Amino acid sequence: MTQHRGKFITFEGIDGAGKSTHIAFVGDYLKNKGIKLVSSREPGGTPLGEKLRDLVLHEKMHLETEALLMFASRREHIAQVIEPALHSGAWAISDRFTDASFAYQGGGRGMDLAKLEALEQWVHPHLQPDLTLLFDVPLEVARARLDATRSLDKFEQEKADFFAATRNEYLRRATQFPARFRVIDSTQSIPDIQLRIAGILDEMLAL
Ligand SMILES: Nc1ncnc2c1ncn2[C@@H]1O[C@H](COP(=O)(O)OP(=O)(O)OP(=O)(O)O)[C@@H](O)[C@H]1O
Ligand SMILES: Cc1cn([C@H]2C[C@H](O)[C@@H](COP(=O)(O)O)O2)c(=O)[nH]c1=O
Repeated sequence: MTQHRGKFITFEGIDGAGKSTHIAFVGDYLKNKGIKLVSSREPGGTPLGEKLRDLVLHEKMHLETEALLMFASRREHIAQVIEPALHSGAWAISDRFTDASFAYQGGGRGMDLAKLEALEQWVHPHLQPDLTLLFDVPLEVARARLDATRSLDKFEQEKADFFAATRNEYLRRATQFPARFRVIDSTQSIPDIQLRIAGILDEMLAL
């Protein structure tokens, strides 16, 4: 019996936009619909990827080194987690994927987008998310949500102009790939957002 390939869903947005809050909801929603799913994150998602995560979130480095490490973590994540899940018929959910590289390294750091496009084509030429949920908020809303007591990683310590550029690049990617992006106004209440997400998932399940 041919196994139907699973769906690949990614969650994106600036730090504090609300991604983690809704990943749990989406996981429960899909499991209640009988969908087998695998949930992971980037950078990370594998034991090697988690080691790279620690480096890239805390060590100062050249912006292209940072981008290459994000894609190195991604290559391992795709090979060890995402592709096997999809081939088994499970759905794969990732807290961030390549759109974050465009947003943070391209938008925030100002890296040449053509180089990021070349990395995207090299690392995953035949894989794109079926759905990308972009949680969009103004920086001040995201900042207010980040727990003031926890230590900030290298990215969270960046200033307003970095996140303005990061947010704008996310929104540019959404206009470039309208078929897979759903931009969610994450300033709404959690229940209202989850109502919207449920509608999006029901559309996908009906396909
Ligand atoms: N729509 C919302 N309204 C009010 N509070 C929210 C909303 N969404 C998330 N929060 C709260 O904001 C905080 C950050 O949310 P969350 O951890 O989901 O953000 P995140 O985008 O995953 O951040 P990071 O990328 O840094 O992990 C949490 O305390 C969460 O409860
Ligand atoms: C995948 C990816 C991530 N980042 C940045 C974005 C965040 O600030 C951190 C990840 O931490 P979080 O727990 O998801 O907030 O890494 C990046 O700059 N480039 C990427 O490709």
